[in-house]
Amino acid sequence: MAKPISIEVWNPSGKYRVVSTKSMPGTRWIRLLADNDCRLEICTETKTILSVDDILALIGDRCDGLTEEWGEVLFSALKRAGGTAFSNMAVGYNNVDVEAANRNGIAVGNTPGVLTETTAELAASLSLAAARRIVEADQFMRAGLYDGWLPHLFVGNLLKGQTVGVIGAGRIGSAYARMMIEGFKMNLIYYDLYQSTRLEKFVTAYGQFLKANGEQPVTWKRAATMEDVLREADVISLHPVLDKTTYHLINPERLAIMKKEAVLVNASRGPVIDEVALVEHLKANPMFRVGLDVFEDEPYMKPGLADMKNAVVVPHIASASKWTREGMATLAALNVLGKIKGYPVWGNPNLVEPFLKEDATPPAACPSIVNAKQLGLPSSKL
Ligand SMILES: NC(=O)c1ccc[n+]([C@@H]2O[C@H](COP(=O)([O-])OP(=O)(O)OC[C@H]3O[C@@H](n4cnc5c(N)ncnc54)[C@H](O)[C@@H]3O)[C@@H](O)[C@H]2O)c1
Ligand SMILES: O=C(O)[C@H](O)CO
Repeated sequence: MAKPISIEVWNPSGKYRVVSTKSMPGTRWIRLLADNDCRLEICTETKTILSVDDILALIGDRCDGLTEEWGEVLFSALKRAGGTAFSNMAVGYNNVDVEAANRNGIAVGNTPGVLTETTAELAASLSLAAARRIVEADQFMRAGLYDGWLPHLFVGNLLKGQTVGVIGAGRIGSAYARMMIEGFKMNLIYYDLYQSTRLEKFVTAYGQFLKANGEQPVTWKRAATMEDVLREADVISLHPVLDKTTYHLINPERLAIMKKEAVLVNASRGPVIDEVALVEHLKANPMFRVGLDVFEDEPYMKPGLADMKNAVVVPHIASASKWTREGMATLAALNVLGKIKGYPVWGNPNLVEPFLKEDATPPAACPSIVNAKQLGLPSSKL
């Protein structure tokens, strides 16, 4: 067992012991827990990733709820310590073995909705940065290499009138699509297991508006296969969940059918792309560009990626706006608090605004519990 690790304690006499494995942004989440009879222990270790032993030490022999890769060992330790609640500070929960949580009767919270626009904005930023070669040009400028305007200097791709391809048109994929369509008047082709009627209606309406103003209307198409998107689109952004169906969804065969000058963006999960194959593709196709927020072996990049000028890479910052991160912390804390208090689960995890109003008391509900059905938790009528 690892030695006890450093913690900061809030409301030491609180009845329920809640542990946060990381310090989270803002103070509202701390207040909400402390004002509701929770003794909150926040891990203040400076290392980014805690080991299983570290987390076991944090759980100790009594813990009511916890906010981090979670599987059988940790969920059974949390259960032995009397805990019933866990929350990810993330919408994606591929790091959590939900079946292990079910076996141990632990509710698993996540933080949807609050990060949709922020994440889509970063995907849009990566699309622009890659299409217009912004990072390469910035490095060139700083290196003192600019000695005057040239017709061929950092020529990239125009987005207007081109086709944006979205794979996974859920909350974030749809928000990204709307930004690219409305912002750059791109046409849409998307692939998802489900039809995105709202997105289709938006593009139709925006197309009619453009037409009425004498402009070329934008269009949409729901692709029958992912390959159709990869063949047709000029910019492709990946927004599916990571599961068995999306692991290495972008592989050598699929890279080969994409346009030679396409832009590929990934702000979903690293393993959705076969990163070794991507590095080979970038080497062979210098006009093909990528914007990556996530990596297959995060925090590491596959060999060669860091040397590729046609890759823009950022360290998993897609949801990193102050408002969003504070909101994620609040939702994570309220998931745990709600379960401890026996509150029902909020009816619509896509509509979480009522939990985010700074000066208002949040609804008496858990904002989003992914295994609510499996655990038979009641649903809120609010
Ligand atoms: N980089 C970041 O910081 C960051 C931030 C937020 C979310 N994410 C990732 O983005 C993902 C999407 O988040 P969301 O809130 O939009 O989720 P969501 O559930 O609203 O959307 C995911 C979409 O993917 C679709 N999908 C599932 N399997 C598919 C497949 N095989 N092919 C095509 N589409 C498929 C689903 O039908 C759904 O519409 C999260 O799971 C998370 O992993 C990353
Ligand atoms: O899934 C998520 O929410 C992210 O990866 C963290 O923003």
